[in-house]
Amino acid sequence: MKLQQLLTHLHPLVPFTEENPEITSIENDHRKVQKGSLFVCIKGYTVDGHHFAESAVKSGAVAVLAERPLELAVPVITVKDTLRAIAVLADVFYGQPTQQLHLIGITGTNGKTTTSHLIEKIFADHGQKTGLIGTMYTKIADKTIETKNTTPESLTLQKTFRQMVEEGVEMAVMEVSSHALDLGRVHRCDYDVAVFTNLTQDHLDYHKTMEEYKRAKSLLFSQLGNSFNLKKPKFAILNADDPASELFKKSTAAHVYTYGIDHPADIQAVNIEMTTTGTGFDLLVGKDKYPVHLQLLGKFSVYNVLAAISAALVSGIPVLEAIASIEKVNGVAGRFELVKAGQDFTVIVDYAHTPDSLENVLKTIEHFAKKKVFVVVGCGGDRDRTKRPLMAQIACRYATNPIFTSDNPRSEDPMAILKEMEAGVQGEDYLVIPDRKEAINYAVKQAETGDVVLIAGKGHETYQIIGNEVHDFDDRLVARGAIEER
Ligand SMILES: CC(=O)N[C@H]1[C@@H](OP(=O)(O)OP(=O)(O)OC[C@H]2O[C@@H](n3ccc(=O)[nH]c3=O)[C@H](O)[C@@H]2O)O[C@H](CO)[C@@H](O)[C@@H]1O[C@H](C)C(=O)N[C@@H](C)C(=O)N[C@H](CCC(=O)O)C(=O)O
Ligand SMILES: Nc1ncnc2c1ncn2[C@@H]1O[C@H](COP(=O)(O)OP(=O)(O)OP(=O)(O)O)[C@@H](O)[C@H]1O
Repeated sequence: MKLQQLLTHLHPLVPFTEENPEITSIENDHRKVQKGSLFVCIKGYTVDGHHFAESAVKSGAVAVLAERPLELAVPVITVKDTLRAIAVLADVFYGQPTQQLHLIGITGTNGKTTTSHLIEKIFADHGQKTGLIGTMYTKIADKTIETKNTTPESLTLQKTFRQMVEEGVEMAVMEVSSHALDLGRVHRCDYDVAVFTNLTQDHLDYHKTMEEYKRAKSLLFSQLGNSFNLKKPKFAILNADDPASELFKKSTAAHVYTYGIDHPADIQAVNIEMTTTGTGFDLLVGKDKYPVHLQLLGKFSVYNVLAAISAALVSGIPVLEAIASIEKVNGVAGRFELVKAGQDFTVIVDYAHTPDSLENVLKTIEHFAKKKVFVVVGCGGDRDRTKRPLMAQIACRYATNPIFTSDNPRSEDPMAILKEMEAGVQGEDYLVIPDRKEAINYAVKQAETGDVVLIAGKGHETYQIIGNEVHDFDDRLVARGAIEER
């Protein structure tokens, strides 16, 4: 594609350069530049991509997009915001792939991964070739690829959508993080359905206030205040029980479809009954009532299921088909995952790393726990510090034996993180075991018949980040080892 052809899509229009080279790829990482690349300089959180422009030209870049004039041997096009511009260029360069997919985006503090897997399952059972982008991995038809971010930056994202189209994928479901919405990673994504799960405290290290966090989430539904034409979804699926839905409803031009438990909605779960092996409820769709038997536990799982069924219904999938698919799901990796090694107590590994998710999981456990509840929990370093005392409070409120430990301390001193957790629970009974493996071993060794051990925070993750180093660590394997050693 010619440079000028690409640039016509930017708004406001940038003046053309005299040269009009053929662009063979767009790159924002100078290490990936090849002959014919357009190099886009992005001011990151760690480094300023403008510093790599000269190296990019040496590696073969034939044009550079920047936020300031640069003295280079190739045309330099300047725009106000390269991060947003690259999203537009990526969409155009890869042939606007999202217009060729039935695209479902999910945002919310908790439940994105679970809901996206449920949706993917419904569409796959319906006979469609599916794609998925999220925290655990990216899936393009039968291929899975590791991911670094929940929502990748726009260049990777649009390239992934292109690959999906080429592989014959018809429906793609993706998690849309608030960071992605704020940083324009999903600009130009043409969503058919936008889903909201819930909004509770998280990521305040980035968004600073809950209002800002909510505003970022609202962009998926409203696109207000965006100069780079994020497309409007056709359907907005909103949680009638979450107060944040009011704002999204007011600001969206999409057709609103609601789900709920405590408030009337387009689809509603009533008569919920939980056992130790599953959850039953009646699904009200208008005047019709359908019995549903989930293998998943907890009220929060019912919300995820309602969100997934809503997305299926507005996409034209019959309700009985959607229910049949969901009833077959016996879990999502690292989400309320049971570790079974012949023991007579329950061990659960769960990704709960926000106050709300920890509370939901512990409330669910409270429902069936007959005796002691151990919770092994920590808080990540270099992330929202305000969560720390809250997580500790919730652990002490619902568990008989809370154990505070490390969870990806990153550049922070693990003991300092633990002190901030402890500040929230003065006078309460808890243990501090900074080494995560020791903490898990301790809980498993102490557990007796009928007790529950919840290992919270890391779920499916298979690493622990300490300083700059990534160490292999899998809560599920450590727990299994500890059980077998008893
Ligand atoms: C704050 C943030 O979002 N950072 C993202 C950002 O990194 P950055 O700003 O540090 O980038 P940088 O290293 O300064 O580089 C700036 C530019 O220079 C270029 N560069 C850099 C080095 C070099 O040698 N050559 C070069 O050309 C880079 O390619 C880039 O274009 O761009 C990277 C590449 O796309 C992202 O992976 C990275 O996400 C980091 C890993 C991250 O932790 N992000 C979190 C905050 C995040 O986005 N989380 C959400 C939600 C997760 C959840 O819900 O739990 C997510 O969607 O993942
Ligand atoms: N609807 C929900 N409401 C509250 N908590 C939930 C909900 N769904 C799942 N959880 C809890 O939150 C944890 C994370 O769930 P999930 O991975 O589906 O959310 P997520 O939004 O993808 O999280 P992240 O953005 O951090 O990747 C689960 O392990 C569970 O403890």
